[in-house]
Amino acid sequence: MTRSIPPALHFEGVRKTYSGQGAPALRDITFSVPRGSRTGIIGRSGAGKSTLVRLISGLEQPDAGCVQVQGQDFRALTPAGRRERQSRTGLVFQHFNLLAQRTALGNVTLPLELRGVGRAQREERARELLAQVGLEALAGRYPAQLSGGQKQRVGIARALATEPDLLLADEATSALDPETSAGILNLLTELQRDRDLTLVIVTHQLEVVRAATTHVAVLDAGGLVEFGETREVLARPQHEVTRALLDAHRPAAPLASGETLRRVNLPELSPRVLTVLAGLGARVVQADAHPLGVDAWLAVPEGTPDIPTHLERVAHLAGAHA
Ligand SMILES: Nc1ncnc2c1ncn2[C@@H]1O[C@H](COP(=O)(O)OP(=O)(O)OP(=O)(O)O)[C@@H](O)[C@H]1O
Repeated sequence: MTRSIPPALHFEGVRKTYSGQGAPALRDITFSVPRGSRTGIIGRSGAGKSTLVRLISGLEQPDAGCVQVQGQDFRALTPAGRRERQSRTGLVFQHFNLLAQRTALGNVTLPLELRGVGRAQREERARELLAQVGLEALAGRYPAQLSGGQKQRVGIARALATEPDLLLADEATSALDPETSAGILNLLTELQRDRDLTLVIVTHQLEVVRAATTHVAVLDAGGLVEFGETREVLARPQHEVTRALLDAHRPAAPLASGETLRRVNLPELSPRVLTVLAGLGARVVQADAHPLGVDAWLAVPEGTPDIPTHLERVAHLAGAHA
């Protein structure tokens, strides 16, 4: 008999209303976050993103429906089981939440100290983690002596200390400048791949979703309005809220008749890619490079096929004829 592996997160008919509030913060939320994915949760202010995070981390329970994390419902766990589950969910925060009176090393050893790991062992482990986030030389510095990006790297190392299977980054790059933010997203992506984690990135920034996620859930006014593969959702948004989030970044470019603007994420803008685009009659209107590729706005003639799929096909054919 085969047992299917549960998704990393499963929400089934979830509703949550805070006491004293008329409208629910979340209502009728049903979706699953695939194991090993990098899933973005996006929505405007007040959409319910933080409430979703509180449910995933077990800080709140739903009023109706259920939330399963790695197949487990918090309500069915013993207190010890709950603590174990919580320690396997690594949290990365917007404002880093580092202890000012502890060094970088001391901040990373803290979760291990709380678990009763001996001093030598926890320091060895913390040094390894700091090396993985590129901070081995700064282990003795205090948070006040670190830049925002370095503080967030310490926050990430700390989140990894208890060997989580789920990493929850809540607006982890919102307080950082674009370049530092790209470095942190790159690091999170690498860690997710290397450690086979499930990464959940909560953000109000569409560019974060585009740069770093495989899947995206769009929340609005407490409801889930769209969920799917990032590439698909951004290429063909089904809901007006998603379209509005996309349009907020739309360049004001003059278009020829019969042309439309299309946003695509490309691995690169190499001469080969530009030749393929020219063959389709597509023009690059705006392009922003980031560590994981290039976000481009293209002016394309009506009826142009899905461009990333077309590029893959052309590359495949070129390979077949090489
Ligand atoms: N502790 C609370 N008590 C009462 N109402 C709350 C509480 N936390 C959130 N809310 C309400 O629940 C709704 C969803 O809030 P939530 O913080 O989850 O949204 P969000 O998408 O994270 O917003 P933001 O991007 O501004 O952080 C809002 O209407 C908010 O006012």
